[in-house]
Amino acid sequence: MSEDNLSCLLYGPGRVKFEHRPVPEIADAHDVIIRIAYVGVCGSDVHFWTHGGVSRKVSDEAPLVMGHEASGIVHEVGSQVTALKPGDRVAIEPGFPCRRCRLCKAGRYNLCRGMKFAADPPSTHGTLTRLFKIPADFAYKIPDSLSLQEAVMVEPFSVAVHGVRLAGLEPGQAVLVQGSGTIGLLSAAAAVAYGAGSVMVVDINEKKLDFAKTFVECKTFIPDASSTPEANAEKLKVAAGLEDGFDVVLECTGVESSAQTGLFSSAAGGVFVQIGMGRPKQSLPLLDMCEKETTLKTAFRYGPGDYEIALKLLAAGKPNVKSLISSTSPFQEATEAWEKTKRGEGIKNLIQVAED
Ligand SMILES: NC(=O)c1ccc[n+]([C@@H]2O[C@H](COP(=O)([O-])OP(=O)(O)OC[C@H]3O[C@@H](n4cnc5c(N)ncnc54)[C@H](O)[C@@H]3O)[C@@H](O)[C@H]2O)c1
Ligand SMILES: OC[C@H](O)C(O)[C@@H](O)CO
Repeated sequence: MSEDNLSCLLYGPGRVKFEHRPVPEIADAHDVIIRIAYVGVCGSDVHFWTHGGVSRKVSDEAPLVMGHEASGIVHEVGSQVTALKPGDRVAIEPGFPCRRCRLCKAGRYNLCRGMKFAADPPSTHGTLTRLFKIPADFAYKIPDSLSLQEAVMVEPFSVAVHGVRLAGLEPGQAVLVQGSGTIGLLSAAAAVAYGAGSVMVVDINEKKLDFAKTFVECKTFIPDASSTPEANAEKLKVAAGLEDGFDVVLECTGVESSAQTGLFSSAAGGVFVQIGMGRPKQSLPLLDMCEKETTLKTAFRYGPGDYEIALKLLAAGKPNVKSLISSTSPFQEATEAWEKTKRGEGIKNLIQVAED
């Protein structure tokens, strides 16, 4: 296999170049170098491809290697690495916290201000590269039961596991999942894995809900676009057969009216977790929340334990994510995978980085 480090860099909206970057070298004895196998396309990649970034943007002066959902094969290990060896197949956790700050020490490393998250401008390069160096404890060995393609799904599934753990979901509880995209589907599956008594999935797209029913045991609901969030919440409760409402709501659209519907349909004493990220400012029905003592939580990526749990559940087929993987594009056609996702084609489109 060649030792090149061909990488896909974004220079601005719609502008990528494939360039040979320096081959990484082990400097810290606890690091490993991974030969990237597959990279998944996430909505944020499409946003970068279309707009060049979110708040911080790439530029001609500071182009960025894209990609953060990835799997690969260990290529080289530092002298202190004992848990991995060359040839091991791994899922990659793509954000590296400082490990020293107050939040890291409090076990909330996803909130670390010094986080270096893959494909985060201006300077943290991502995983769309042949060779990627990471701390060994952020590379998770995958069992034989999981393919390298499926291992890409550990990243978005960790988002879902993080949300369900934040909710403190208890066995038997009634769960509402809003949004039937990758994150919603995986959140519904995580809720089932954590023992939800019932799961209702909501989306405005009927086809997405048809798929949800094939992926996870759930009821589905399409909100009425001409109704208010209060009215949709009442209809939702009736459709779920719940007089009081849902014990746990996992909001996975980022859309304001959806969050409002979710809050109105939560039971008194219920927990609402905002996982979707949409417009920066949105209004919430605070009076209704006060009268129900709703617990509102917000979720950002994943933290300690989430990757391990997500990997164990996926390895046990809870859920089986094969049906979420819609296509695989060759590395040099990465932009086609972004375009497919932009057109709404498929659920998880992959890019194959490794040479056959
Ligand atoms: N919190 C985090 O760390 C984190 C991590 C990853 C993604 N996200 C966010 O999670 C959200 C979902 O991500 P995804 O990849 O599944 O996106 P997606 O676009 O694939 O799915 C969103 C779904 O919401 C549906 N939808 C849109 N408006 C709706 C409405 N009013 N009511 C019900 N459904 C509606 C869409 O039809 C779509 O199926 C995004 O906002 C994304 O930014 C958050
Ligand atoms: O799963 C993690 C998310 O996709 C990331 O935060 C991404 O949206 C941008 O960095």
